[in-house]
Amino acid sequence: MAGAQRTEEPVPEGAGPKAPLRRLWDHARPHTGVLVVGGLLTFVGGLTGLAQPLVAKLVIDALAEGDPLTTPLFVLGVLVVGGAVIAAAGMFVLERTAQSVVLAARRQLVARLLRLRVAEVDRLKPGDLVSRITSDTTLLRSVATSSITNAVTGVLLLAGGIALMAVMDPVLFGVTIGVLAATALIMGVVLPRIGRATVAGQAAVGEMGSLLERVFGAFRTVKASGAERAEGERLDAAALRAWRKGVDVAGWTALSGTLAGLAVNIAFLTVLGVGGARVAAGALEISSLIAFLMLLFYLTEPITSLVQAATELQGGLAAIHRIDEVATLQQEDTDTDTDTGAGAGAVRADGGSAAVSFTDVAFRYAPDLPMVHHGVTFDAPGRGLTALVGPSGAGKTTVFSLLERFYDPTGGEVRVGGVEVRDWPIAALRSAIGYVEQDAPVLDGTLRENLLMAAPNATAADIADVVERTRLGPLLARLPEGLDSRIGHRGTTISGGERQRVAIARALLRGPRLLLLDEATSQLDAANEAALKNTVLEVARDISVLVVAHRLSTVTSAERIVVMDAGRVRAVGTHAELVAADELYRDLAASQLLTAS
Ligand SMILES: Nc1ncnc2c1ncn2[C@@H]1O[C@H](COP(=O)(O)OP(=O)(O)OP(=O)(O)O)[C@@H](O)[C@H]1O
Repeated sequence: MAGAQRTEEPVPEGAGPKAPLRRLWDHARPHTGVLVVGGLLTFVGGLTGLAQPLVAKLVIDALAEGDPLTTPLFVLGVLVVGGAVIAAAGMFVLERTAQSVVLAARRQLVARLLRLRVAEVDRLKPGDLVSRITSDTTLLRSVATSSITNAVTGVLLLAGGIALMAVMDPVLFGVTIGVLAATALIMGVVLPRIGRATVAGQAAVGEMGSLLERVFGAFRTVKASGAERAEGERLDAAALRAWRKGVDVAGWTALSGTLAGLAVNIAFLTVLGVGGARVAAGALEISSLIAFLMLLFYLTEPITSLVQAATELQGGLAAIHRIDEVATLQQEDTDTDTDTGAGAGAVRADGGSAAVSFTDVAFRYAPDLPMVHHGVTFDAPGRGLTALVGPSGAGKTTVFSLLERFYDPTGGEVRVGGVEVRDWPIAALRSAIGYVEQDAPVLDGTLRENLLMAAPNATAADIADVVERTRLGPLLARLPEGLDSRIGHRGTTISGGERQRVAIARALLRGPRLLLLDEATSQLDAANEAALKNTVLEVARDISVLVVAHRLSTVTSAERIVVMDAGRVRAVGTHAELVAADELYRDLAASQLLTAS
């Protein structure tokens, strides 16, 4: 079906708790070519180090035999300098790729988060989602690249070194392997602890994000309620949790690093003891013991990078866990071309306006919550003003959420322009509708940015037209830089009435065929109220306007009033008809609807 809503983005193959390593690899895979180059450079850099003890043995042998030193010394010099240059190039290539992995992960997360269903965002904490994009992705930085190549080159070099040792002297080899195996066993216990502490630490950072979002989302209320101390304590507790987990990670990481160093030292001393005895007994040449010790000394680096890779891997696995959780959230397909699809065509055939019809609609916000709509049925034709009224909690705003497909009904049908909303491509449906929320959100940025949000291609003439229709002229004249004045986080520098008119102007600029207006419950001054009413009435001449009405002046000018109560439509009529026939409406008109001042 053209407009079918994708209720769940398929989780990438292999995702889920069972395959975190594969998911980690998914992030690195697009960079395989560069990774191989970086890895090869690192590996070759490492090999030159591995060759150094062998050449050193040649130097010692040449010294002992009185042979010329020029060639072995030259080879040693090339190995030292060349190896350093190659290793540095490898490090840069890998670090650059690491940054690319983070960028790709962030882009993927941003795209997913913006396509989340409203229902998911209602359920989640935005601050935590933000920390997944900003903080968790950085953990992928090294793990997806340098850790992988460190692990691979570490394993290869270790295997090469161990093979050389086995050839040089089986007894010393046995001693070394014994010490390394004991260390590997201990690491098996330490590493999972690093992983668990990292997950908990990242969760605490996410919680801090949520708490910050909570505080700054209602900063004035926090101040006015004198809640700074209480909110500060919550934040402090989360910060402390993140610190504790960070300290845990630091402790375990220090232990694993020390263990690795200690293992090499113990192996070194044991080999020195056992090897020295064997040299004294004439079972081993002194140059072989020196070469063996150099080899062991050299293996410190691959062993340390292996341990470091394993430690970073724990961080990466923790990040993947939190990043992948976003992939399992429900997404919607808002990218569909708005000019195609059955819905768009059907509405055009209907003359460009969009009639609304609800037939026996049943709805609840979640399976464990009570029903909000119990069979809502009403029609609003393609033109004119329809007012929805009813006591608080009757389900009026929910009607708008179903029209915008923020949620899907559990029963019945919602039609726009004669087409069931599920059959509309979502982008086309939303471009046909102008929606003004009750609290008329205004975003940080300039007035122009706020207006153009819904219609980026609107011309200066279009803007001038909506400014005129929504009576924003006086505001523009007052603002120092006109349309390019910043209006603050959530529009804090303009008044409530101005915010409402900016929100209506934004919705109108979209050229909607249906306007949904959730009227503010706050009282406006008489001039503002009359201005808004006239704007809405003008718009309703051409298209269908649905208003969740809180003002008597709005309902008296509506052609049709739908009275809702406890999730049902109890009456439909004009103001005069309903005053005569419906008791609840009479009460609402007398007590709850705001009257013009
Ligand atoms: N996102 C949500 N999740 C869960 N329940 C919700 C959600 N939004 C609204 N509700 C509940 O659904 C019911 C209807 O809410 P709705 O906002 O549609 O009422 P309303 O008639 O518009 O009320 P008001 O006039 O006070 O704005 C209420 O009981 C409300 O608590």
